[in-house]
Amino acid sequence: MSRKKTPKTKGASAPAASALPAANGSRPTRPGTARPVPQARPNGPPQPGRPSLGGGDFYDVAFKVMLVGDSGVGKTCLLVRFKDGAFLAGTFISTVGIDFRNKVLDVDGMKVKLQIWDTAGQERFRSVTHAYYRDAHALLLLYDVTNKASFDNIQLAPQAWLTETQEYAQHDVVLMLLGNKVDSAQERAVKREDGEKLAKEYGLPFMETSAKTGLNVDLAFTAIAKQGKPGLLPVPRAAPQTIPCICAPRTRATCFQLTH
Ligand SMILES: Nc1nc2c(ncn2[C@@H]2O[C@H](COP(=O)(O)OP(=O)(O)OP(=O)(O)O)[C@@H](O)[C@H]2O)c(=O)[nH]1
Ligand SMILES: [Mg+2]
Repeated sequence: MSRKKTPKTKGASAPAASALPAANGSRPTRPGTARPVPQARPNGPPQPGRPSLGGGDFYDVAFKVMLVGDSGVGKTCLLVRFKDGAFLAGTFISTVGIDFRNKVLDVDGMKVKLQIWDTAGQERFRSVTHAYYRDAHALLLLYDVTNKASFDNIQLAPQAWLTETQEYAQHDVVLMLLGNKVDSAQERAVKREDGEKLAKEYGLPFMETSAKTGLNVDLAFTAIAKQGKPGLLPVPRAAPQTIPCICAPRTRATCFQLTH
């Protein structure tokens, strides 16, 4: 993926719109194209001729997920961990603008293509990011458990991430709150209970993750894929009243789903 990452410099200006991937995932045309209707397939076995990512990666339905949160909370690292199973150690270089990566998951027998948009958390790129919210089916709101300000900015700052979501995203967008860098126990500045409390207040699923160790990363993206709109995924015969938690028992302590 041609991730646009340049060393964090004061004056880096937002990239020209034409240099950014378009909201429908083609590169690079103008952002903000009309939100494509998710390629949902009629329930039942996928038909031949499923769309493909190229390279034989067929899928039945596509789901756009956006990672948002302050600069440095670990959005890019979370995406690289999920996509490549690797951790970007070493110097921190900020994302410039926005980019995306695709990964196909098997969810209850259905191939779900997650198109994951990695946004730049720095203030100066906010206007670029706003253009992409309305195309997102799901938003992962990230904070860094070692950075209290990044947690406060989820709901308190004038341009809080939750405010931006309400202002720019679809009203039915799927949201999840993630507290990242949980491996850095020594530097923890935000208690898990505080994350749980905030999640409960807004009725959001919540997990603590680590892009470094991989804790809960696949789980978070799989949970998002499962929470996709009922029309996107086959509705189980006896549709549960609430979405059952998919956490493995060992991680239930760190997953604040509304139901377990
Ligand atoms: N210990 C630890 N460090 C992490 C983790 N995730 C990210 N980091 C480090 O935190 C720094 C920032 O990570 P990024 O993923 O680049 O942050 P970002 O949210 O993409 O930042 P912007 O692109 O500026 O919005 C890097 O130095 C990473 O190595 C994690 O789970 N644990
Ligand atoms: Mg980044």
